[in-house]
Amino acid sequence: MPQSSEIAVEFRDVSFEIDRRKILADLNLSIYRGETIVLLGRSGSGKTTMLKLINRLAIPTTGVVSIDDRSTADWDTIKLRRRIGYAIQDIGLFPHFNVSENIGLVPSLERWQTSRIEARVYELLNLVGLEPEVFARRYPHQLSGGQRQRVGVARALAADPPILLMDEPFGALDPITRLELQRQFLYLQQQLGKTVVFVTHDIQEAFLLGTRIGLMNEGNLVVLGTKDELLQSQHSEARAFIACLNAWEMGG
Ligand SMILES: Nc1ncnc2c1ncn2[C@@H]1O[C@H](COP(=O)(O)OP(=O)(O)OP(=O)(O)O)[C@@H](O)[C@H]1O
Repeated sequence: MPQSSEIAVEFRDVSFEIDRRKILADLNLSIYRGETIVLLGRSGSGKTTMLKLINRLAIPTTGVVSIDDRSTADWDTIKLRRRIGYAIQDIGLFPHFNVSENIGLVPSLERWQTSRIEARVYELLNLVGLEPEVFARRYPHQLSGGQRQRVGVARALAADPPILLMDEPFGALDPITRLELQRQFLYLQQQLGKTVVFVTHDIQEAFLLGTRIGLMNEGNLVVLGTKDELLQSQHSEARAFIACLNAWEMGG
């Protein structure tokens, strides 16, 4: 599905401080409906904090973050979170819930009928490439890391939220499984057309998945653009990431 010109998420003059220490500064960013924006940056550059500002796990110190034109400060937290799926690395699947119960959690909180939840769980397991008959009744400890991450993505999608936040969802996987999940993500995104904010520190992943890439450096958004625009950027942090790419290609 192509992205639209409608803004789904907007950061306007946003800063965020903890104990008077600036974590994010002067952020301005419009995220359009249906696009996958990848936040790329070193560890500690502020990527996860940006996600937290979107689903109101944090409130800006100054400025406004809006979802569908309404400030997160004015949203009912529960309603807001139901519009936003959240998939994170080592996602906290509930260990005493089986796969089906984990995926069906939000639909059951929303009081969907049991038969509808079951149908949705089966649909989602197929969508993320896990055979329902094999996996629905397993518990998280009976899955591999990659399978758990697929369940995490299915759970984030369960109630069909229009916005999806993904924090290193394919981190800590072997490169083959990782590529498989990345390809599946691209395929899914073509079908579903969600607004996705995807966090990574892997420039290859950013290039593969992002409609646009936002490069974070020490709490600042220093470059925002397509892969080609990032490749042409002269910002020192962009050059540092691109040098890694070149080093890998050249074999060190
Ligand atoms: N609760 C907190 N208290 C104090 N400092 C915090 C807190 N949460 C985050 N920070 C600091 O804010 C900065 C940004 O953290 P954030 O988790 O957003 O970075 P990140 O880019 O997602 O890093 P990573 O890739 O390692 O997950 C870091 O310097 C971090 O130490």
